Amino acid sequence: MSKFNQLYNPLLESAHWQAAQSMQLEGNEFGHWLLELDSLSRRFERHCEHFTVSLVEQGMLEHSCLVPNERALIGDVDCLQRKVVLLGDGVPWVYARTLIPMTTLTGQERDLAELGEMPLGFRVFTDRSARRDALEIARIAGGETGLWARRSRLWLNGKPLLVAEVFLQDAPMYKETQAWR
Ligand SMILES: C=C(O[C@@H]1C=C(C(=O)O)C=C[C@H]1O)C(=O)O
Repeated sequence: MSKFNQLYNPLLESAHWQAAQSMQLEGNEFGHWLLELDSLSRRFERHCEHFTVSLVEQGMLEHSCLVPNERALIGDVDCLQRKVVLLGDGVPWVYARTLIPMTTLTGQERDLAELGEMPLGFRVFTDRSARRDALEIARIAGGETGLWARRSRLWLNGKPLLVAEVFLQDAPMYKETQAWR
């Protein structure tokens, strides 16, 4: 799975993020995936028999490594960086990179550092305080015609996390339409 990291992490880091509201995605065939405010993992579960997460890498990221727009969203803080691939029946569907500020990894949220291969969405969206905002979209290179990516901030007990996801070419969102072929 590290090949996904090598391929997509640089593309996510240099992505040109645009506010989702400015993109007229409602009613678009991809919009209902990109604008999902609830758990993507729960949604993927309904599209396969076995939904799994492969942990690619996890480690500390110093605040000096954050780019300005990341700092604006989660603060100028050291973070735990978690990179995973989400798979439906063994097929890679999403590459995701999550920044969890150390200031979020406190109290009840300390367990976020110990998720391993448990989907982050299962943990976050079972909490009644969970919400998602600052949804942004980008098109990045990949597949035959480019791939969709999105970034959003999750809040858990008033504490933020930043999740960036690339929808890989075999993700169900592209199967429902032939629009990009
Ligand atoms: C945020 C969610 O969790 C998903 C699971 C992730 C993980 O386990 O690291 C990362 C990003 C998401 O695609 C979600 O389900 O919406």
